Amino acid sequence: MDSTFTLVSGNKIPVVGLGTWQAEKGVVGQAVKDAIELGYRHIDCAAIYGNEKEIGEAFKEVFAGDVKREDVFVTSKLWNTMHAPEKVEDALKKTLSDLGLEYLDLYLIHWPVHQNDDGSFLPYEAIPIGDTWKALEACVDKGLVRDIGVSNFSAKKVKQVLQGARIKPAMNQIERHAYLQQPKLLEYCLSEGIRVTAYSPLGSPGNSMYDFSEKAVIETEAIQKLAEKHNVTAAQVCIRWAIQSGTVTIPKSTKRHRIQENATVDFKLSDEDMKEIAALDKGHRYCDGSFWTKNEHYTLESLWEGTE
Ligand SMILES: NC(=O)C1=CN([C@@H]2O[C@H](COP(=O)(O)OP(=O)(O)OC[C@H]3O[C@@H](n4cnc5c(N)ncnc54)[C@H](OP(=O)(O)O)[C@@H]3O)[C@@H](O)[C@H]2O)C=CC1
Ligand SMILES: CCCCCC/C=C/C=O
Repeated sequence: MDSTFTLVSGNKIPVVGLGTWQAEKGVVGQAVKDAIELGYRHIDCAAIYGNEKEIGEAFKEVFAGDVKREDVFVTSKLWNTMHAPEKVEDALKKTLSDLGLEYLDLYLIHWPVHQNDDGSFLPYEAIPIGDTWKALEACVDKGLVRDIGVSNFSAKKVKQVLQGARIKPAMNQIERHAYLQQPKLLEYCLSEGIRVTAYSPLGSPGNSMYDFSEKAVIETEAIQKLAEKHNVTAAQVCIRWAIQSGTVTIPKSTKRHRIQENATVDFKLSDEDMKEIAALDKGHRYCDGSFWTKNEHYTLESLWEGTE
């Protein structure tokens, strides 16, 4: 499981990483240790997940052994309340302290949404995104992070970042699975040399925040049939599809057997298989951002700007 994509900086990112959102305290540390023991070399974190301290303790144990810090690609994310340029370095340093690291491999603006400390919202225009970006560039200059990027950004919002950027965004981390394939956004990012990470690659099954009245992605008949055909699991089909369509992907599990399963994707989907999965796209977002729109500053339309 050593395959990587190259970022615009020339740094390499392993194509499969371990997701840690909703990986609970008390189990997340073991999950990270299991993942690294099983060959993962990429861990996806975020300050808002509330579990970076426990992940940091796991890193401390792991890096005292044969696996070294530089062997593992670590991502984290800047939360909505920390976008003011003067707050960015402090937010990154807090994450570094919690994770017990001297640098991150990748730091992403988690959402194109600004919030105050009390949770109230500021309009997107209130903090020019270019100013947040300059503060992130300064963190690269100081050696606190190797690559910087964005998450949940539309093509229009990525373009705004690119306009004033001295350091190009290396990544746009977006929701992407069979039900939400975002071909235009993917093509746009790749055309600019920006890599895409597919989050919720399994369609986040069982997530209590979402409505699963329709079949979850991994329960879809077409995916199940492909799994049978290749003698793998539905999850492995989803992860293989993500990689074969040119994205990095970060399935989350805290169960050792699934962590192993999700990284065992050394088979090939045929062109016909890829077409069958392409036909499942229905533009369905699970992480639809509706939690950002119960105020006067953000709407779903202003957040996602169509499919762009
Ligand atoms: N940038 C952003 O805004 C966002 C980023 N993310 C990132 O992406 C990661 C992955 O996305 P997430 O939403 O967690 O969803 P995933 O699509 O990775 O699904 C995770 C769910 O699938 C279960 N699961 C894992 N492996 C298998 C398997 N092999 N078979 C059956 N079920 C399985 C997990 O349960 P169990 O743990 O019990 O195995 C969990 O309930 C997050 O953890 C986070 O790191 C996610 C959302 C938003
Ligand atoms: C207060 C938690 C809100 C989570 C927002 C959505 C982010 C999901 C994962 O990155």
